[in-house]
This record gives sequence, structure tokens and C-alpha cells, in this order.
Amino acid sequence: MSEPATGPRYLTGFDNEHETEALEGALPRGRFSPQRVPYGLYAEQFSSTAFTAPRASNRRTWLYRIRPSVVQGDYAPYPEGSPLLATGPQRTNTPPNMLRWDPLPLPEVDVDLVDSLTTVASCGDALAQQGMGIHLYAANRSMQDRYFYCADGEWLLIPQQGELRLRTECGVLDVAPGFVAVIPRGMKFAVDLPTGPARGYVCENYGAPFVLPERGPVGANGYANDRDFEYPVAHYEDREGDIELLCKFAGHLYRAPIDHSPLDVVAWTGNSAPYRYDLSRFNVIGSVSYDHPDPSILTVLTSPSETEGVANVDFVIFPPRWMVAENTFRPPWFHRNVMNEYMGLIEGVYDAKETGFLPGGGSLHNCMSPHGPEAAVFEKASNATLKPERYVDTLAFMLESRYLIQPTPWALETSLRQRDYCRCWEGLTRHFDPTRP
Ligand SMILES: O=C(O)Cc1cc(O)ccc1O
Ligand SMILES: [Fe+2]
Repeated sequence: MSEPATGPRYLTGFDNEHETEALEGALPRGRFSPQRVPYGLYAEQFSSTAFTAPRASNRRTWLYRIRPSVVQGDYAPYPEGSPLLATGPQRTNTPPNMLRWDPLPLPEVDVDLVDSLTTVASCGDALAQQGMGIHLYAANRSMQDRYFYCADGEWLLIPQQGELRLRTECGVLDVAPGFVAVIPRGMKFAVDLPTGPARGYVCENYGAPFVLPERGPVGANGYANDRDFEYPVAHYEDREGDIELLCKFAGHLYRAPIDHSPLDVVAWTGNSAPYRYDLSRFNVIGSVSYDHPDPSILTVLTSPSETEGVANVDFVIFPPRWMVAENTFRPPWFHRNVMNEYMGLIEGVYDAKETGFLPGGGSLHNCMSPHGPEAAVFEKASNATLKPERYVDTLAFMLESRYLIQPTPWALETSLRQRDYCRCWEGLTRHFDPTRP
């Protein structure tokens, strides 16, 4: 267990069968469901995979709580929720154009993270448990007397500005920019903003829960190491009041009244729990000889599809690292891909795009749409004197999917869309001269 001087404590190890209790002796020993649970708690199983999923991919947690989750009111639609939250499939045509957006401005009115959700795009179909939704948030208010869960998918939160404190059924996670957090499908939580306004991205993974990619010949270590994934210790809220439980279900928001905090889990054991990961812990593996490797080498987490090696979603990062490849065009190469790529920027500048791709912004290059370094980057990288160079002040990410990523009507129409994006490649003029090899 890691114990920072202040703030929440964490259990470490990806997908471990963790166990934790906020009151000594609260966790039943030797069985999950004794006739009577210590301290008068209720036992509740939380299943993130089918009961019969293979052992290696099975995820479930036993929660020991003050009241079972069924103690709540009926759901009613929550039409006041963000009108820009969408699930898909999108009804508008998906253009093949390369797309890019400026960041969302920070809000001028009080709004919490859930109410601020703005969907840029989605792929697949939440109802078929395939694909993902890509949302932006820009919020300035903590969630008070309201909690949320998403039945449509697991949430990967990628903060770009401002810290998030995630109060969840399993405990508390602090997530600053440079960290990511994953909340299992269906887990109840609230988001506080301890450092003021916050902005970032949410990948709502409709498919199989994220796992760590295989390492192949790289061996037993490297990429994202299992031990660096941090899970919260049990922490419970024992309070009653006029409280709201929000949920996203089949693409729509609902609200149910509840007269107590749903974060009343005193102890839990299992492997389906929220976790956070410090992206600076990623062990970057790259070329130490020549050529620019495929970006899959930078995969932090992958949600597999039924086809081996073809992801439902890959979460890939482009962190600070050394570039040493000799006689090599070092930036990302020009590219057309059967897979679909949404990119965001957490910090600094991305090596393929030195202008126009801004922290908090995003770009989308869908199936077979060409993309690559902008003209100025091509010019510079083709003529640079190649010596070892450390890329610093940079942290971009990519959400890559086998399913076409469909922008929402908002994303196509918003004034944040850079309608001149294509022009960044305009200066790529011909250099061909058949007389000079
Ligand atoms: O910028 C992109 O489009 C992502 C990307 C990065 C890279 O290093 C190689 C290929 C690729 O698609
Ligand atoms: Fe690409």
C-alpha cells in the first residue's frame, strides 16, 4: 500500500483482487456472503463482466455497504442535463474530412462535470457494447448532494486542466492533469474540483473493460507496469439528505431521488474498482536504431474487441522521451489507416503539429483519411541535423478504434471547429526531380 503524506491512500497493482476496509473487521472472512455481515452491513456483488467470463478477464467486486443499492427512488428523465451529451450511432453523415477543434472555453456559469459534458464523437453502439463515446468537460463546480453512474460504459477520465477528486463507492482518487482515472461501468461517484475550474476528456468505453496490452518479446517489464496502477482504500459517507442519483443509461440521462449518500461502502474486495495511473510512470520503449515505430508501442490501456489485435479502443500516449533514431524522418510519418484516430493534447506541443493543435483541443482522422506532419514540420525534420534529442513539455494522447468515429452534429457545426485545418498541409510542394536520386 502506498501512503502519501496527505490525501487519499491507494492499493497498488492492476486488476488485483484487492481488499480494503474502512472499519477494522468489516470485511467478511472466508466467504463473501455470510448470514450476517459484520457491523450490520449489506453484501452486494458488483459485476463488470458476465459471471461466466473467462477467469483472466472476469471482473467483479463484493461491496459491504450501509444500505443495498436498491434503496433509492424510481428513475425519471433528466432533461435539464447537458443537451450536448450524445451516445450514437450519430444520425448525421460522417464526412471523411480531417477534423480539428479548439479547446472548449471554461464555463461562465456554474456547472459541474456531469452537466458540462459535451460529446465530440462516438463510435460503435453503446447498446451493442461496442465502441466508445468521446466527451469533453469544462466545469467549475463540485458535485454537491448529487452522484452519477454511467451504465453505458466504463469511463476513462483524462484531465487537461484542474484537479479532480473522484469520490467513488470504492473510495477517493485524486487525479491531476498528467494522471488518468478509470471508473468501471455502473460505479457511483461524485466529482469535486479542489483546485478550481477543470477541463478534460472522457472516453466512455462501451466495450470490454480496459486491460494492459501484451508485451510480446519486450518481456516481463515495460510500457505501463502493473504496480503503478493505484486503487482507492475503502472510504464511506454515512449521511442522509435530499440527494440526487443521476445516471446515463442507453444514451439518456435519468435522475432518481435517494435519501442517503450512495457512497456508503465500508469495505470491499475484488478486482472491479476505479483506478488511477500517473502517465509519467509509463516506460517508453522506442527505436534506438532507425525508423519511427508504429504508435501502438505507446499503448497504455487497450479495450479488446472479439478480433485479436484489433482494438475496440486503444489509449495511446505521446509523452516526453528521447528521440535518437539515425537517418530517420523522426516525426510521425504520413499515414492512412483502417483504424480511426481521435487525438487530444494534455500539455505542450505535439511533434507532428507545432501550431493549431492546442491543449484541450482535439483532432479526428477517420478510416483511410490521410494525415501526418504539417508542412513546416516536414521541412524542419527533413533538414535537421540528427542528434539525440529529448522531447520535453509534451503530452498528447490518442483514442484509436476499429469503429468509425462519428462526430456529433455539435462537433461539425461548432465555431470551435477549425475549418481551415486541411491547409496545414498546403505547403507540401513537390520536391521530385527524376535527374537527382
Ligand atoms: O499523429 C497521429 O496521427 C498519430 C500517430 C503517431 C505516430 O507516431 C505514428 C502514427 C500515427 O498515426
Ligand atoms: Fe495517425
